[in-house]
Amino acid sequence: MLEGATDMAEETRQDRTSLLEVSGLHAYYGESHVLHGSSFVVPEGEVVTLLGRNGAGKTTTLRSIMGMVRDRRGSIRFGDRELINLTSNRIASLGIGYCPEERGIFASLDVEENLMLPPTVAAGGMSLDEIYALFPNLKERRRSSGTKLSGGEQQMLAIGRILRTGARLLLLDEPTEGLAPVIVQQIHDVISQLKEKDFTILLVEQNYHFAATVADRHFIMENGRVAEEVRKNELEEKQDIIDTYLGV
Ligand SMILES: Nc1ncnc2c1ncn2[C@@H]1O[C@H](COP(=O)(O)OP(=O)(O)OP(=O)(O)O)[C@@H](O)[C@H]1O
Repeated sequence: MLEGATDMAEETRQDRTSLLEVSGLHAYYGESHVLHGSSFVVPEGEVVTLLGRNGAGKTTTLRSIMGMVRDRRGSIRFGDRELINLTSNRIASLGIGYCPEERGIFASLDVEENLMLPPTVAAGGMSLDEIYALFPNLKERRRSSGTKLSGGEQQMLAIGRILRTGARLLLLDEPTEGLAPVIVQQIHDVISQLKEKDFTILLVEQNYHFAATVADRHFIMENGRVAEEVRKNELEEKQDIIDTYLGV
């Protein structure tokens, strides 16, 4: 048994380098203690999901990584940098792009103006042409104002906008929420293409079936901490555990 455990540790050590390493993360909203020592890793080049029921702490985890929850403790390492005491601006400037659940599209600006808005943080960001190749709908709608877009187009724009900045780690909060199946499929294809382009993606998802088809690794959150790690090749054997946590 001990030998087996050693083999597993060896396997873990030989995994790809972690781009993001969260350990013992606590977060508070005023008196309310929301994250209780959450720990997980996001290996470079992988698509990783945070799963869990409503209120488990998934959005708060993304907001903590981005420095948007002021009262946070523990460690968040991005490459060789510690983020826990940095401001949001500084964190974004290190190359992390955040796409919030509410998408944050400016209604008074058109598609292209929205795309051009976030500042470039690093060389190697995608050009407008590359973004339009990934989202042909956005090209057709490039002079339409933010308010005129469908939910799916807004989501595409919210993702497209962070691709220009040169960020290599993308945090996406429920990109499929409220979208029709055909649009969910498009988001799936976009995420697959971004993975091929070597982006690393941390995704919060309520839609387990979507998550299962797109991700390399899942972390299931419960009560403000990570309760279970499930790799893509373990989905079948851990299905009962997943069902219990998610109630699917
Ligand atoms: N701004 C806030 N002030 C106080 N409490 C908050 C705030 N935002 C979230 N919470 C609480 O923190 C807990 C975790 O919320 P969080 O949004 O991170 O969960 P979640 O897993 O993303 O779920 P959901 O899918 O419902 O957003 C919940 O109990 C929520 O009510």
